[in-house]
Amino acid sequence: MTVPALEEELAAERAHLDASRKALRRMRERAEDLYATGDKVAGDAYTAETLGRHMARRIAELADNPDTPLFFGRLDIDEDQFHIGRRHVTDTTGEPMVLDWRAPLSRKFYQASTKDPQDVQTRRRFGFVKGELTSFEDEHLSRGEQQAISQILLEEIERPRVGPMRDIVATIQPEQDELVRAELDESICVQGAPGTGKTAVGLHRAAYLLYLHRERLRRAGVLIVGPNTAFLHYIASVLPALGEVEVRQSTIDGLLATQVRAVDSEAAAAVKHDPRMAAVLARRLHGKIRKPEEPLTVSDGSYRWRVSTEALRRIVDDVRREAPPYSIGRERVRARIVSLLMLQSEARRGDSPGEAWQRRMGKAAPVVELLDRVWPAVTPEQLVFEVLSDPADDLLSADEQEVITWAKPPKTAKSARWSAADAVLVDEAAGLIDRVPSFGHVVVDEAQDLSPMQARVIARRSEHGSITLLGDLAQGTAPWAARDWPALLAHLGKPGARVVPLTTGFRVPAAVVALANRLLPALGVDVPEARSLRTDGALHISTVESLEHETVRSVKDALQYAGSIGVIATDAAVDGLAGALRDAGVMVAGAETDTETDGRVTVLPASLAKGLEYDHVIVVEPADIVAAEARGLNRLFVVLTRAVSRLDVLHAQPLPTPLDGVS
Ligand SMILES: Nc1ncnc2c1ncn2[C@@H]1O[C@H](COP(=O)(O)OP(=O)(O)OP(=O)(O)O)[C@@H](O)[C@H]1O
Repeated sequence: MTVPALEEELAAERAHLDASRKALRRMRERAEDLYATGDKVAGDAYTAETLGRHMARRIAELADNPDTPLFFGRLDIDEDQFHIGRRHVTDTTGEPMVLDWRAPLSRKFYQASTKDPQDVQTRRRFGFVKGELTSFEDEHLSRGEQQAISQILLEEIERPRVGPMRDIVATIQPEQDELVRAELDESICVQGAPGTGKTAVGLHRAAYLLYLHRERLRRAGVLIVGPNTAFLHYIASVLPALGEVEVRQSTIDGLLATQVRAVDSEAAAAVKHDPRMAAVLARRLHGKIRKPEEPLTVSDGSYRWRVSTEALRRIVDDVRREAPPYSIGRERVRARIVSLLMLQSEARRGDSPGEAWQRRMGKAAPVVELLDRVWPAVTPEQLVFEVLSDPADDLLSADEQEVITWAKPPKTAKSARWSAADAVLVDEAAGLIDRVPSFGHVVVDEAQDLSPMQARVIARRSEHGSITLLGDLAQGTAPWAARDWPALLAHLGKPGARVVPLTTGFRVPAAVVALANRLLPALGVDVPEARSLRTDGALHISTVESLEHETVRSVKDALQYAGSIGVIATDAAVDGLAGALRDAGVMVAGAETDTETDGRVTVLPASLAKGLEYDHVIVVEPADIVAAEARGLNRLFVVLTRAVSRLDVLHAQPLPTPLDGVS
């Protein structure tokens, strides 16, 4: 293309962008008008309320952020041009000006190639600087022209990171797109090396499924589970930027109803997170069900009804065999007893008693007393309290029983101080006692760290839905972290889920990936190595005398570049380093958050680094990070793979063995 032709083309695209923005504004204004007049057009208060909620959501979905371009690509198919963007935009006649990236036709933007052009003559990608359309690149697929790697993709992955995570709709890669667009009823497990886009894939899959199955998923809900709140803050704005404002994002602990006020020993936590505890709780609960030993007699005015012991036994046996949740079982027994009473009443009185009579019979003292004897009511807390007061069960060894027994037994379940692992047990008990509402789809990030019992927390919430499991076995740091996926998938209730590897890294530069990969053989898991798409980046490993002094110097150097800076050290070293950086004036005093954030510089404990990324990472004393916990080498693997552009490793002690000899 000649320069004037190029300028002309750019001007035309900018005009289309302006027109699309105006059209979006018009759509939003129309939605706002409808919102304002909703109660006048709606026939009744209920319709007004529903319409109001719908319109409020629609307005939020149509928000226009000037920094995120409305479209990022174009497909030329036959005589038509389709601009692909973050949401549908239509003109006043209803003609599309921008196609949502999730629409079926948009798929060609991600998948078409010279091998399989899918009718696409030209694929155009747009380059933007601060929301301004500044360039484009064309691939004439029908003429056999395709770039090995898009310059716009390279610029996007090398861009300095500031603030929270951003969406990747403009540059989703074909192997990622396959996962994003997997069917709603398919559960998948993505084993991806660091920075291969697992989190991005999970979030985009949620947005895609919501687009395709809007009504069904809005009713059932979509849940994203992340490892900690710092991570949830980091990813929080991705889905709203894609127009999806109604997705629940939570940690595992956030899903649980129990307030945590105690800490377990490592040994106790290990037993409580073991899947045998599910069986222990179930046995204890079902052990409460007893055989009726005597007949039931109920007075009803001048009548007395009687149900024989055999009939009562049959009812209890039948319900037990049907295996409903425990509290539903109790109600079923009650209902069947009332039915028998009703038959007698009908036979004697010749007419059928009404609902009030049935309710009265169901609450009659002899019926309640019988139920309390043969199928006693119990709360989840009470059940766990009983097991931890006396964990006798041949599924657990004597030592295991001892280690989970209350050290100081509380008087009642109500006064118990529960630990995080107890909260999981209470949730398990709640799932045995009653039904748990299931989400339509659940995305679980950093899934390698789920214990079997935590996996069951998710399983209960996705029983009637599907899951996207994202993780990397090499990054498992919890004591119970998974060594392979099939076992965890079984605990999640999705044993047949497909396990798909992702190996192309978009975050970490090749030199840093090579360093981290040296740890892989020592981690005891079988995972494919990452290969980085990035040849840029810098790695410096320095032996130093004063860690604090060198950290300050390193941060000062890093501040000369654009982007975020993460200083990562053992949890115990964080306060000292943050103090030194404040004294040196490179971090302003008074930052209140637990990650000691101030502007571009964050000092964070190794235990919170998972899932996050910084342009410049300074890792302080790897030997201490390794020594701090049982899976210290895995933790170091996580920490080393947080860098987008530059990694400094500062050490006073020798480097851990797998890194021997690097400099
Ligand atoms: N197709 C893509 N285009 C542009 N950027 C991408 C693409 N895929 C991933 N990225 C970027 O690469 C970085 C890493 O992605 P992400 O955090 O999703 O990886 P991850 O596999 O979850 O990593 P980790 O296992 O380390 O948590 C992010 O900045 C993300 O935006």
